Amino acid sequence: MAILLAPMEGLLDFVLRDILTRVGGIDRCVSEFIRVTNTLLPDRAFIRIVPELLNGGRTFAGTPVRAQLLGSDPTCLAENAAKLAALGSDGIDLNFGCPAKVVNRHGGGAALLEVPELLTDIVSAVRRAVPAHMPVSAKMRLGFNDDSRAVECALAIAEGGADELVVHARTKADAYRPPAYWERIADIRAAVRIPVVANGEIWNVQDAQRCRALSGCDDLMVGRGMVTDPGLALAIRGAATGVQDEAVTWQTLVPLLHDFWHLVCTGLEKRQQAGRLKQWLNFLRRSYPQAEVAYQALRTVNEPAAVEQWLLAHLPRPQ
Ligand SMILES: Cc1cc2nc3c(=O)[nH]c(=O)nc-3n(C[C@H](O)[C@H](O)[C@H](O)COP(=O)(O)O)c2cc1C
Repeated sequence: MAILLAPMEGLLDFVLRDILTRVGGIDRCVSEFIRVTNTLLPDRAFIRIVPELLNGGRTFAGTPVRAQLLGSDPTCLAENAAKLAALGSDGIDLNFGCPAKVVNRHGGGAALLEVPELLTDIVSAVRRAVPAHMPVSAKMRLGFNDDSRAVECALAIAEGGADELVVHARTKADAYRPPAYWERIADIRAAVRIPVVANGEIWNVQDAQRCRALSGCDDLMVGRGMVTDPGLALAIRGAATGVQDEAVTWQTLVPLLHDFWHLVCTGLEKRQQAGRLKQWLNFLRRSYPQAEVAYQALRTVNEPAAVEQWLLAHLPRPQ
């Protein structure tokens, strides 16, 4: 079983990838999307979103990071993919699921699920542009307005030469509303010969088990569940193998919260810093009551120095 960390623009960036992969249990990350319109992006545009490229395409814990491209023009995507490949990405992932209006209006993300021929063209152009050993994967939703073309889209992606397909088991119209339709992933698995990874609404070990049973997939991609419970990948793996690691307690997380804060303060602009800590605490408070206390205390604090002071006073780093 492989467990992938989901791409999440504005939430799961290089900072949180670094921290979550230190906890363990994650086999690979996919970066937030890098939007390609009609230019060949400069190196710095790739490195800004995937600074792991400067570390051999891995987080500091050693977990590979595959960069994700979003766009609708096969030639332009292929040229940018070639550049990313040369920069040392663990592979190229293609976004066929983004529901954002501005992206869809330009024919990108989930809008491509209305044009399966274009999916094939994009994947095959990217496949041809990068070295044969470099994996090219795709991430799709079940459809745009409905899921009637889900299998057709998956077949189109496989026909283009994708090595792996992640399926977020919802349509664009479903947005992020539960449930995720894991059983529809089984239809896709039955139709394509490439590995299929199941994604959507995996919040705990039981969800992971049900998702694997209903989709038939061995491999899972987890997003918000990992941000909420950083020990989730280890717990899923433990339940599947019968070898349980120790639970990730709040005491284990405290030093990681300090590391997170340090990375945020060194890597992000001042105006983003407090917000980023609060954003993570807002997820963590669903799993840890101590995170709720921290979240409530910091909710209205925006000055990084005041955040720092609170952390040192109330959540001292264990010796
Ligand atoms: C804030 C946010 C940002 C996201 N950004 C991306 C993205 O850049 N690329 C992508 O393919 N999916 C993106 N997604 C979708 C997630 O990768 C994932 O498919 C979705 O959250 C369902 O998985 P989960 O229930 O485990 O979170 C995003 C989701 C959220 C909530």
